[in-house]
Amino acid sequence: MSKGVLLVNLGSPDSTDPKDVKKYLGEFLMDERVIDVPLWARTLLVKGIILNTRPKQSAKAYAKIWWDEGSPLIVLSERLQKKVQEKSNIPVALAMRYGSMTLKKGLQELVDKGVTEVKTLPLYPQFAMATTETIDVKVDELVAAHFPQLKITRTPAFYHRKDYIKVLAESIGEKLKGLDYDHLLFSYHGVPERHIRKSDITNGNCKMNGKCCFKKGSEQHEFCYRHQCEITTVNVAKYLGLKNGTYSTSFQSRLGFDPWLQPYTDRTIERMGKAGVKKMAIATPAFVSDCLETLEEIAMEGEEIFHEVGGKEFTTIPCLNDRDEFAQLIANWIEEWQVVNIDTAIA
Ligand SMILES: C=CC1=C(C)c2cc3[nH]c(cc4nc(cc5[nH]c(cc1n2)c(C)c5CCC(=O)O)C(CCC(=O)O)=C4C)c(C)c3C=C
Ligand SMILES: [Fe+2]
Ligand SMILES: [Fe+2]
Repeated sequence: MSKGVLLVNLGSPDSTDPKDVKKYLGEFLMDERVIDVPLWARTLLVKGIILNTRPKQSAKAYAKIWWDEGSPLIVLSERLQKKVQEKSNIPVALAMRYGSMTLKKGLQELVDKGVTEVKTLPLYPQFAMATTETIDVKVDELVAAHFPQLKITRTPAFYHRKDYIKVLAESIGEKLKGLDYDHLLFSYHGVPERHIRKSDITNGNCKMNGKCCFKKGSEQHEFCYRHQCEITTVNVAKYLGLKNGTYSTSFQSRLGFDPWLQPYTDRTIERMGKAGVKKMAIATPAFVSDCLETLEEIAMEGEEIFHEVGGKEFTTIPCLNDRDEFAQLIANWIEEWQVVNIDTAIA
C-alpha cells in the first residue's frame, strides 16, 4: 500500500463575480446535507428564491475580503497544504467540497503519484452533517465511480484531542497576551437545530437545551456538533485558565427562518455591548482557515454591531490558518497513521 493524505476544506467561488458566486452557492446549497429538505423543496428554495438574490449580496461581501491571490480560504488552505507537505514523507493533496478544486481532482492527483490508500482529513475540528459527513459521502461516491481500487481511511473529528487543543489554545493565548479585554466570545458556525436531531444516534436523547451536550460519556457526542463546539470552548478555557464568566460560546452565520443553534453571535455581541462590555475578543474555532465568515461577518459586521451599541475595542483572533504549529500537528497525525500501520503489519 502506498499512502497519501487529502486535506479537504469547504471551497469558495472562483471570483467575486456574482455569476461565479451563484455557481458556487448553487452547488453548495443544493447539497442535501446542507439544505436537508426533499429535492423538490430544496430546488424551489435554492433555485427559485436564494439564487435570485443572495449571489449579488454575497459577491459584495466576498469583494470586501478577497485577496490579490484569490479567496482567503483557498489561499490559506494551500499555504497549509504546502507546509504539511514539507513536513511529511508521503504525498499530501488539497481539495474542496464545493467549487473548482474538486475532490475528484484531489484524489486523481494522489492516484497519479502512485497512492493506493488515502487518508481524508476534513479541515473541520467538529463533526457536522453539513461538513464532514458530506465530504465522506462524496468521497465514497467518487471512489465507487472512478477509483474502485483506492482504499480510504477517515480522520475523526479532532476537537477533543489534547494536541489540537494545545495548538488552538496557544494561538488564542498569544493574541490575548497583554490584551485588556472584558469578554472572550467563542463563535462557531451554526447549523439548524434540525441537523443536530438528525445526527442524534440515540434517537431523541438530545433535548436541544444544551444540557445533554455536557452529559459525561453519551455516545451521542460523537455526532453532536453542539457538544463538540461547547467542549472545544471548555477545553481551551481550561488550558488558558480563563475565569468563569469571562468567556462564552455562540453560533453565527444562520440562513433562513428555522431555528439554528443558539445563542446567536450577532445578538450576543449586541447584548454584551448593551450590557456594558467595552472590550471584546472573538475566536472562531469551527474555522481552520479565515474566510468570509470570519473576515467579513465577524471582523467587519460584528465589530460594527459592537460599536453601534457602545462597545469600544473589538479584537478578532485569527484562525489557525497555516501556523507552523498547526502544520506540524497535522504532519504528526500523518506520521502516527503510518507508525500505527507499521506496527499492525509487524504484529
Ligand atoms: C464550520 C463549518 C461550517 C458549517 C457547519 C456550515 C454550515 C452551513 N453553512 C451554510 C450556508 C453558508 N455558509 C457559507 C459560507 C461558509 N460556511 C463555512 C463553513 C461551514 N458552514 C465557511 C468556511 C464558509 C466561508 C466560505 C468562503 O468562501 O470563505 C455561505 C456562503 C456565503 C454567504 O452567502 O453567506 C452560505 C450560504 C448552511 C446552510 C449550513 C448548514 C446547514
Ligand atoms: Fe456555512
Ligand atoms: Fe448534544
